[in-house]
Amino acid sequence: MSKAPADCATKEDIRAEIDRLDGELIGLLASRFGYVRRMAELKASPEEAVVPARIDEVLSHVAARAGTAGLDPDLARSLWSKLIDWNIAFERKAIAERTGGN
Ligand SMILES: C=C(O[C@@H]1C=C(C(=O)O)C=C[C@H]1O)C(=O)O
Repeated sequence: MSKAPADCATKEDIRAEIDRLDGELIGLLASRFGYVRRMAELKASPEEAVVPARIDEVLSHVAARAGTAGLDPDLARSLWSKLIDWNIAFERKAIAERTGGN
């Protein structure tokens, strides 16, 4: 059973909870990536991988939600920027391989 931070009495307790949450985060990120993979199948050319307005929207959403949740909005922006950069590179390559473009 999971323990709230205040109920953790030892470093081992805390690390067990961090490991548990990391596992959940990986599962969520893998689910998110499933939609990115599908997006790459629907886009017609590698140039479509970058959608600046959508990137701004996602970053604004996660920063706002982070602030509400008590997490530093800059941390959320930084993490999601890295994630989106990786997804764009993935999409570009996947679309290029499928269409023969570059
Ligand atoms: C998933 C998309 O492709 C890219 C990846 C994004 C993401 O990981 O959220 C956002 C914008 C796009 O540059 C999309 O166009 O929505």
